[in-house]
Amino acid sequence: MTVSLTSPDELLRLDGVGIRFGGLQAVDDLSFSVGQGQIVGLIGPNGAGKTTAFNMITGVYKPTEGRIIFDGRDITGWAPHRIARVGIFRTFQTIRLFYGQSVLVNVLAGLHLKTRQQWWQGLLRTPSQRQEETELRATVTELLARLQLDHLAYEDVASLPYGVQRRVELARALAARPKLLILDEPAAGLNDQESAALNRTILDVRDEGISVLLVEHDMNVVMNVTDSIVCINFGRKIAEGRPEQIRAHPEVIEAYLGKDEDEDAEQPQDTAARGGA
Ligand SMILES: Nc1ncnc2c1ncn2[C@@H]1O[C@H](COP(=O)(O)OP(=O)(O)OP(=O)(O)O)[C@@H](O)[C@H]1O
Repeated sequence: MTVSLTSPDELLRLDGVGIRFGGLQAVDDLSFSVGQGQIVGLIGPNGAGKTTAFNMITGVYKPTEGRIIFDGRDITGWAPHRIARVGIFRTFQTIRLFYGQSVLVNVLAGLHLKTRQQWWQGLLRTPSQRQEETELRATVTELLARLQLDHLAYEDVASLPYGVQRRVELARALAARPKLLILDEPAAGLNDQESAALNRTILDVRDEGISVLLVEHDMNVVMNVTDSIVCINFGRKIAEGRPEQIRAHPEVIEAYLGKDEDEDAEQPQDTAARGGA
């Protein structure tokens, strides 16, 4: 009998996770979890350790302490491709697309991990391969339409505005049908309209049953879409709770604004996380 390491409603759990780079403890004793179909925000000032935490979850860095449990399995220290295969996909702080290639090719790239075929099936074009191709084409067509990219399918991604490139990245991650989608500053560089559209897409994704973990400096996104928020500072968790609790949390306010809270009491709503200003 296999014993699951997460409770039924838990998809991801970090247990006392830490990493040290030389003399710097970039993440320290970090514990939190992401439930099935939940949207969790990870926030904190610049250099707090958010991207490093993502890099440990996705296998780019191996934690020096603690355990990462995903979907009942201990994935601590697994290689990135193996972690992707069990259902964790991410987007990056800076866009990483195949420039010189079309939107379609970029989105299709997200699918390759999901194909179950063996090389010899490619030679024979078996019924199962044809069936799988049909399913994949339907998935891509539906995704392009959902993210309003269908009319741009054959455009070179390099020629598209920044906000559209962000949508292509999201479509590529969704094409892999993740169980957990990790978004690293998805609203960076988006205008208000694009950012509102992104909010809706994130909520849609959750409604499909995909869990989302996001790092975001745009507090409108963080406060409006997340079910819960974890705030870290100097690599350590300082607060965890619902958005309204985090917004009013003294340590969070102090981490972002410094000790002089009277200066701008409204700031946590919109600008608190922009560079820890
Ligand atoms: N590979 C590395 N080697 C050494 N130090 C690193 C490495 N990666 C991150 N760090 C350090 O770890 C700390 C946390 O960095 P990280 O990028 O995770 O912060 P962040 O919260 O994502 O910041 P930002 O909001 O600016 O993206 C920083 O002090 C950073 O310089």
